[in-house]
Amino acid sequence: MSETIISKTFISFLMLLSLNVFGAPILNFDGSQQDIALSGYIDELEDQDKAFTLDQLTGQLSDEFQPNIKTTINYTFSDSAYWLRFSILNSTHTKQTLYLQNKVTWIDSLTFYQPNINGGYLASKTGSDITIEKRPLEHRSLVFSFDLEPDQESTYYLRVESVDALILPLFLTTENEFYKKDTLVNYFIGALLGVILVMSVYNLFIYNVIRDKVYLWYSFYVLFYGVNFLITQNLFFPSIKNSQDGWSEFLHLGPLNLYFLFIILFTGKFLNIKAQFPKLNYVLNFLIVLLVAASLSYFIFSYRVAMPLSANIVTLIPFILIGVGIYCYRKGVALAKFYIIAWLPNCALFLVFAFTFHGLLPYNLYTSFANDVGMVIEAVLLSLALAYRVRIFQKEAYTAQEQLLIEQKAQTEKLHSMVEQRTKELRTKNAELERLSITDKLTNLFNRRKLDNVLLSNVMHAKRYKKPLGVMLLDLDNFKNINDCFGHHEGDEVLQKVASLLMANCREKDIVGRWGGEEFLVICPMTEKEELLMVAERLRAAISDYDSPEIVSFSASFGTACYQHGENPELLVSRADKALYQSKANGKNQVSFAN
Ligand SMILES: Nc1nc2c(ncn2[C@@H]2O[C@H](COP(=O)(O)OP(=O)(O)OP(=O)(O)O)[C@@H](O)[C@H]2O)c(=O)[nH]1
Repeated sequence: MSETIISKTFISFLMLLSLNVFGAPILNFDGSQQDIALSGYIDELEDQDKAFTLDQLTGQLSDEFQPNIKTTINYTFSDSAYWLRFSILNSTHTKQTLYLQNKVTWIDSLTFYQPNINGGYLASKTGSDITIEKRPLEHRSLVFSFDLEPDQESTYYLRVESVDALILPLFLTTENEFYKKDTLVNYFIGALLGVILVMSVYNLFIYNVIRDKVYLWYSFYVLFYGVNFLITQNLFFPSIKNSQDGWSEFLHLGPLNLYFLFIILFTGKFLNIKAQFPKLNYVLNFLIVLLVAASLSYFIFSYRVAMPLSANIVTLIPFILIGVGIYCYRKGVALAKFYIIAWLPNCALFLVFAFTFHGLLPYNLYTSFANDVGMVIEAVLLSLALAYRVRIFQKEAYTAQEQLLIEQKAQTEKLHSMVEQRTKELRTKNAELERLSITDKLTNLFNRRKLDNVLLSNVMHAKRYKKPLGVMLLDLDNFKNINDCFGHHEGDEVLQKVASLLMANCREKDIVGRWGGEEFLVICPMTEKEELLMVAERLRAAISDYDSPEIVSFSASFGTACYQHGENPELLVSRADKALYQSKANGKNQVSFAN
């Protein structure tokens, strides 16, 4: 029992010891592997003062190396240089050309030491500090190539340092595999850039046509993502870090700052935050100020201060923006749902990307580009959300238009009924005016003006159709005396009474009017002499027989005439007047006929 414990303790001790003494295992290249992650075969040593020489490392410092235990080597932001050591055995029987590649392209400086035939080491250098033409292999990524003789085992050293995050996904590939993967990556980058470019230009066109700033901010945010992508892939200003001025330093992460700045502006417009939630708008404005400050910090502070500041701010923003989306959604903004959905894959894939660089997920084409794929998915989803936004606006505009039409219709109907009412009133007033213009105020009979017209039309009718027409002119007898004895008012009442007696006793077809003063004219269409005299006599009798205790008795004299062919109304009336004169002369209260 105790023997077992002792032997187990001893084995554990040996294992612990072996970590330091023997270091990482030797990579046995047997020709079957195509793309080998080097992290499991690496010993590492931090060089805090950046002072170690290769001689020291192969000599006295050799035992200081510790085996790396992470899946992806990641020293994040560090002022130290790091030395990596690995050994490879070529167990094939042919000479092998291998490619050592760091798949992150932003590392400032990588120096690769490979043994030469003299027992010394040959150094070659690459890094984002070095222009592509001056690199050992003219390639946008950081790569070295070296040969391995059959059955040869060699130990290699790699010195790395960078002001940017020191993330080292180191891979060893065969020449074939390197170019195969490279082509695949190029297609992938091309596809991503294609989508970004199309989205940006398309939305710029839309902005140009409809002038809604949401499309402009969308176009810019996608564009700046594209610029950032080009920079991180070393495809845009590959030698940018050669100069140390604020502008070139700004270009490292500045486009990402601008990407977020425009996505915040986009968010504000898309969710209509300024108009609906003024307080939330302060949050967005605060984020914009932060981003502008982060961008300006490249010109004020050192890169080592400005860079992590930018990096931390841009890491936080997606989560804040999702919070903004959730807030708007809970407040009933319909579009917020699409906004959140668009952000979710981006955030999820950002986590995949972050886990990969912290060695929690394997580094491969998919995990390394997860962040970029997330951004592109988000851009596509937000573009769809923009289309949906148009639909919502259309719906709103349609509803508003319908409402407007209903209101317009109600207004028109109201106006219509008002006009109708006014027209009716006007018609009544006109009719009243018309009536007044042809009516004698005192007796309510036709006045002289109307009588002239009616007489003319009757004379014309009689003339044209050779029909009989009679007229009678009557004048109250001794009316002056009534006025004088009983007063003008009594006289008026007599005139009114005579008018009503005439109306009551004439025939329906006869027309009665006041000719003037105490004179009345009665026009009798289709009436021959006998009938005319009969009607006149009836009227005369009705007047003179009238007996009322309130009103004094009175009588009237009548002059009648029948239309003679060709005469005018004036002549006809003047003949009746002569007959009237005759009645007066003969003692009044009688009817005379003008022959
Ligand atoms: N009350 C009243 N009197 C009127 C009106 N128009 C005319 N007169 C009066 O009628 C009278 C007519 O008088 P005259 O022409 O002398 O005739 P008369 O007194 O009837 O005598 P004869 O015609 O000969 O019977 C005048 O006194 C007028 O002032 C009226 O509208 N109202």
